[in-house]
Amino acid sequence: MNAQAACSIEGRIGFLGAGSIVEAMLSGILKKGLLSSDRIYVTNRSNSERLEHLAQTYGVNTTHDKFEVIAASDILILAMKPKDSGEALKELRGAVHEGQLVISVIAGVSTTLIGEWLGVNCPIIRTMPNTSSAVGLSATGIAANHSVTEEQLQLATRLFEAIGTVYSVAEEELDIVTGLSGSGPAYVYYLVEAMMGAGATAGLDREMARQLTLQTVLGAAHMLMDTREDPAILRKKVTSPGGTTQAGMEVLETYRFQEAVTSAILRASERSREMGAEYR
Ligand SMILES: NC(=O)C1=CN([C@@H]2O[C@H](COP(=O)(O)OP(=O)(O)OC[C@H]3O[C@@H](n4cnc5c(N)ncnc54)[C@H](O)[C@@H]3O)[C@@H](O)[C@H]2O)C=CC1
Ligand SMILES: O=C(O)[C@@H]1CCC=N1
Repeated sequence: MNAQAACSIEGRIGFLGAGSIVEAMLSGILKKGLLSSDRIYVTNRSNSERLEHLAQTYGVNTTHDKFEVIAASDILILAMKPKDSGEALKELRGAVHEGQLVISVIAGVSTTLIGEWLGVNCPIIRTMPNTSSAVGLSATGIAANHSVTEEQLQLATRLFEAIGTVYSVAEEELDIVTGLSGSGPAYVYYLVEAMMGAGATAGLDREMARQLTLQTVLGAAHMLMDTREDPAILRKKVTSPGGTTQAGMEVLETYRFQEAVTSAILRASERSREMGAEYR
């Protein structure tokens, strides 16, 4: 048996939703050879062009018939927006059976609510990946309801390991995961936008400013991962007394940078909880 076959998974997977997260997952799962594209089914609300694109690019089965996807699948991945999820899942009432494994990537919506909407007492796993899935570098939080077996949890973990690193958390913690690492890439991009803009404003060529910024962010992430040093220690090593970094840090402190980032993550986590309550 070759390595690829050894790590392949049994059964068929159906995706309800065909947006950016689903494309990132398809790309990762197929690259890893976890299962062949003919065992993957994808549907969305109404965008035929999008389904055509996924069929052409990944060779997956696509249809506008959600019930066909459900009937064909052993594992169902729920990937519509939180605001669409109640209506979408209530429509499917009675179609999902207890032997199927449901995996949600929907922000804020609990496994209890998903079970209530689907009207079935089936195993449900709630996850929170991020868009770095597209390059195999997602940080994904995962939590299971009481019906999920150890084997099913391992299966879901392997699916998400195809698109990054998986962290098992309590379901209540997934709202925090959402505010931190689900939304997190956007905060990093925002910082990068500012750094690139500043380099260009100060007189560098835009492309040069971009490359210097990206290499700096990549290098800092590698330093944190490889040395495992406390970020505050690494920061101190950059900061010579009376030097340039200290001057820059003093400005960030004037703008209460750490407080801003903390408040943003807490607010995003709170929004995840709010969405769960709002769409109930
Ligand atoms: N974009 C991100 O960074 C992340 C998104 N998520 C979650 O993933 C989910 C999808 O997000 P995106 O892919 O960004 O959204 P998107 O807007 O790109 O895709 C949503 C998909 O759901 C489909 N849809 C809507 N109603 C439907 C229905 N009744 N039946 C079947 N499909 C239906 C739409 O046609 C579309 O294909 C959301 O719940 C979001 O919270 C999770 C982690 C990260
Ligand atoms: O902004 C959102 O609601 C989704 C969840 C995490 C990232 N994007």
